[in-house]
Amino acid sequence: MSTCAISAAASTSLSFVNRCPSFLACRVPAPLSRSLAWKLSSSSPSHSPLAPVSAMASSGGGSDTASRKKKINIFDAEEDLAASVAEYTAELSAKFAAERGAFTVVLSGGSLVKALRFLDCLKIKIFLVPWVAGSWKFLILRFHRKLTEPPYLEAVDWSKWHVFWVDERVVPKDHADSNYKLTLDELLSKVPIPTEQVYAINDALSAEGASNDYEARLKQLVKDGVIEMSPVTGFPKFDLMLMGMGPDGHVASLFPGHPVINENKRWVTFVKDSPKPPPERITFTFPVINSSAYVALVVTGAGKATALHKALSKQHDTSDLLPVEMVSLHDGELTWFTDKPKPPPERITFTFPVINSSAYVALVVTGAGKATALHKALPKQHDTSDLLPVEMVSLHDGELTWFTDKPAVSMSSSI
Ligand SMILES: O=C1O[C@H](COP(=O)(O)O)[C@@H](O)[C@H](O)[C@H]1O
Repeated sequence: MSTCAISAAASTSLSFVNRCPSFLACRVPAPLSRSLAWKLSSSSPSHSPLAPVSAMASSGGGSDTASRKKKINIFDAEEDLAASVAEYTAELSAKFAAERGAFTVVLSGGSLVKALRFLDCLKIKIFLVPWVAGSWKFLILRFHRKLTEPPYLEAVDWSKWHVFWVDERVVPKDHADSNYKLTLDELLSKVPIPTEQVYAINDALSAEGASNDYEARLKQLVKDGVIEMSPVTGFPKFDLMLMGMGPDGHVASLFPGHPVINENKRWVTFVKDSPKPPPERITFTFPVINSSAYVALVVTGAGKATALHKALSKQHDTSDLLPVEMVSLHDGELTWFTDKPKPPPERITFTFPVINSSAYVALVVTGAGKATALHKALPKQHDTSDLLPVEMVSLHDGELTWFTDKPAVSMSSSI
């Protein structure tokens, strides 16, 4: 991949990738480049995700023996990012298929799946010179080949893939919210992965039942030798996890402030009060995520800039980690694929003494995404050691009125 600037932090390999390479410089993963040499006029592999452009070093935290590696690839163009993610996936597929005859891939839902559809960063420039409105124009056409299309469709050994979900919404498999359905529509229906190697949740069960069932199936696959175990952590070690991140910094269905982020015994757990709908989900736990051999965090879009900036900044306030900051592999390699992280906008704000001196305050709160905070804020008893900012709205001699759709009636309280 063409790299316009490279800098290495102490623990991190950082690449800025600002454009798709030209056809002749197109980056093809080594195993694929061999099989595709006759199809592509260049067989030149450029830097491989397994042999990064700059040295990787251990980062701090966790066990002393951990050799944590982190790489950050920053792209200008989303389609170049997508092509790179898919290429990285294809290369790891070839590596694990050759090394252990199986490739265990864990997917998240959301924007990640769309990124996966691209593989080959093949760009062809075509210059057209029609006479339009009195001036000569030219047009550049770009083609990005998809993971689901030739030549990669044939080059990837799909028969070795075993597909799992890092989280799943507890809805029927044909429901629009199902991560399985999204992946089926976008990817699985287009590639020849044996159906018995695609491990969807049992959608006939409750959230708790589905998480127990999924964990039991993982344990069986460990016994069968399909999934490896980490000798370091005692949790399963998946070959690759491809994960997205929500705007609030959540990964899988591990949401900020939710108690399941601290689960350290279970492999798979469940939530019934996800702040992002639908509320019932199952999710891999952090010990499983952090035991992976490779994890890719694929994060794009302005809505995620604040969480991305916090996650990528060198200073981490360990008392206030976002779930995405808790992705910290024991002996695996974490690679970020992101667009340019923008610093969070500066803001000015009234302080609580000013807010709480008001004569009247209306708090207008609607939408399922706010249900968890709302449930915490509305009861009469408050745990004063752990107040949300909204619970600190407490007028000295004014009147606070809530207008909310959950619970269904609006509530009014006078102080
Ligand atoms: O609800 C979920 O959200 C996250 C992030 O999704 P995105 O569309 O913002 O990328 C996703 O990773 C997770 O699998 C999904 O269940």
